[in-house]
Amino acid sequence: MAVYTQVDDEELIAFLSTYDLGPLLACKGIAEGVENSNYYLHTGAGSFILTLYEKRVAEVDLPFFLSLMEHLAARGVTCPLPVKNKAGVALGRLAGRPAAIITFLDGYSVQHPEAAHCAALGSALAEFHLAGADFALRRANALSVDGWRPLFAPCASRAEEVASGLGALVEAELGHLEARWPRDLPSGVIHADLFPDNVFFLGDRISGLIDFYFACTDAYAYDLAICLNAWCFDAEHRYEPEKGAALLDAYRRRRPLAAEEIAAFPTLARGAALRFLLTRYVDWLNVPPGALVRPKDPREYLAKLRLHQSAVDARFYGLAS
Ligand SMILES: Nc1ncnc2c1ncn2[C@@H]1O[C@H](COP(=O)(O)OP(=O)(O)OP(=O)(O)O)[C@@H](O)[C@H]1O
Ligand SMILES: N[C@@H](CCO)C(=O)O
Repeated sequence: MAVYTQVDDEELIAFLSTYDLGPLLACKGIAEGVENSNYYLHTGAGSFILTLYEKRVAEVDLPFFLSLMEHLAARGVTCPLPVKNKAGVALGRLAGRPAAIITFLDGYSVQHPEAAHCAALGSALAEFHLAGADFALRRANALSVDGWRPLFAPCASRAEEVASGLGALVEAELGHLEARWPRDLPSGVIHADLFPDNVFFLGDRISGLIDFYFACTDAYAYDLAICLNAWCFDAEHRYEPEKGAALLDAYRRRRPLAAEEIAAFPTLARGAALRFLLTRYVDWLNVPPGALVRPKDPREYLAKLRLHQSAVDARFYGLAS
């Protein structure tokens, strides 16, 4: 359960009184997520999500995330909208943290995506990229190749606690990726964390996307690689080519991939695996005392990284220019 910061009733009622949302009727900590503290809020005006932004979200980036939601919603991407308070401001402070209220989206996330879900995701991801193409703000990806070594270094000595040989493997992979990381691919705003828990479905249709707090300006094909890792493996972390093909084909129908994006795809898939291996590894070793959170298993992403290391070129993913 991701609640790092507890909010007491009096503070919450005072915070809510700065909004036109009527009285507080219910507030519950949310059992999913690992990054921020999230509460389900029910007020006289309906259902909302209250988010208190935690460790990985820099306060200076919040206007980027909140404006992005407004930009996307205005272009037909269903996503939460930040709620403005009586002073017309969406960002506040609660319990010592930056905090915002966003609108509640109907839908549920699928735990075991099928190929049809992957295809729906591929279309939605391409639409997200196209809708964000004229978003004026920029935010560098702090968790791209230049951020991985500094992330790993402070806890590198504990790698054997998580998996035998992990330290050496990460070191070698960092060297490999730093030497080959593509820097000039078609870029724009990407979601960068579009895992199944951040995509809502109603029936077999996507009803909305959430959790834009890793969104940044980076290569579109890198976002696609993140999704391939998160959606196209089975519960034993084995790659499922038919799901990969469903995702990639649906994406390419909406936004064709350039030859250089295809050529770079195996490297991007390795980088996408290493990125989540590293953040999960760091979180696994550093659960804050008192936090209600279930850290995610870094070894899942070790298995995915190994798979991509075995890919000779993009044909492994069924990609050809
Ligand atoms: N706008 C929304 N409408 C409905 N439910 C939401 C909304 N935003 C968040 N939730 C619920 O809260 C949960 C956690 O939200 P979110 O994914 O933003 O948290 P997080 O800590 O950033 O998670 P993650 O680990 O995916 O980064 C979601 O899985 C979902 O159940
Ligand atoms: N989606 C991430 C957690 C939130 O950033 C993961 O599964 O590691």
